[in-house]
Amino acid sequence: MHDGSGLIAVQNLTKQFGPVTAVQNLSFTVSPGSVTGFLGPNGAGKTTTLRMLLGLVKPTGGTATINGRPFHQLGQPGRVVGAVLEAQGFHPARSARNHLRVYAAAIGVPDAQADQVLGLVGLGSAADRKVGGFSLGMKQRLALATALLGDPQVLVLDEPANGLDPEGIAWLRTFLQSYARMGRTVLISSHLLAEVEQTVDQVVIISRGQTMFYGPLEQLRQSQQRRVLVQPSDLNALATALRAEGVQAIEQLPDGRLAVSGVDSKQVADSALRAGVSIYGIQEEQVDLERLFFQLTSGQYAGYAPAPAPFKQQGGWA
Ligand SMILES: Nc1ncnc2c1ncn2[C@@H]1O[C@H](COP(=O)(O)OP(=O)(O)OP(=O)(O)O)[C@@H](O)[C@H]1O
Repeated sequence: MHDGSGLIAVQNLTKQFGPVTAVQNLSFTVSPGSVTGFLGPNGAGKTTTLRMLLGLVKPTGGTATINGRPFHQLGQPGRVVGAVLEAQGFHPARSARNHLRVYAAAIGVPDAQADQVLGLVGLGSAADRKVGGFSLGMKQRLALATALLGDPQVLVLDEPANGLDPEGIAWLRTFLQSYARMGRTVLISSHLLAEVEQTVDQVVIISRGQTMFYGPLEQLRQSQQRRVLVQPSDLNALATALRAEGVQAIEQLPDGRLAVSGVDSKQVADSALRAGVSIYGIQEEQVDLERLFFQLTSGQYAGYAPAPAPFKQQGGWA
């Protein structure tokens, strides 16, 4: 059933478990055609949010909808949304094919679809093997196959890379990206940005049940102020020259270099030249998304990248 918008909309979603606020006023949307990463550290509220989206937990407040409807109002949910949550119950004595056939019957799709999805996830040759003997990675693939049975428009996966080896992760990345390119909606959760960085186009980053960043990954990268790391012959002279030119965000690194924010390496090199300072090494720092993610989710910062630490005058620095 692909007649809906494929849009996931979470609005002011809140879940209270007794004294614990698992999710607090969370809002974001996930559009079809791209892979969105739902990110946050352990305990941030990701699984609870996904469970509310999938109708498994009742929100204390707010709404979570797919195609504009809460899960329980979707006509044939198995054909609209396929989901893999962390805990998977597989009957160990059942073969992969039979496991899928049971689910196929439950959502009203033909048995042949079981072999179709086994092929899609690379388990075609293991179709008759008992699931009890599957590796964690194989179980992840089987869980994904189960989610794909109804050829759903929306795919929701909780920590799908868990247990996959590097080859499996690369395969999953390609699979999810091509699934999204077919116009489907793909939402995957992870507690590691680095794990999904190459897979996702958009990110929703949450911490303590609240949204910390929501938008294209590229925008997150650009929000990080880049720094120029420079090893001059005379730290004081270069710092003085830069400050005289209005550059204030200068920091001395423990390794003896200067880190200069808000300028490019050419500007720093030109300043050094004018001040008669030699440069022994200069580089523009790569955006460290993992560090940014940590800052966003550690609860200390309430928005984008924090401003760099101000240059501290030391010793005889002017
Ligand atoms: N059924 C429940 N009863 C009580 N507290 C719960 C329940 N489910 C979740 N919580 C609490 O809600 C908070 C959010 O948990 P949740 O599992 O949603 O986080 P998560 O981001 O998925 O974490 P992880 O990455 O570890 O899976 C945690 O403090 C958790 O202990």
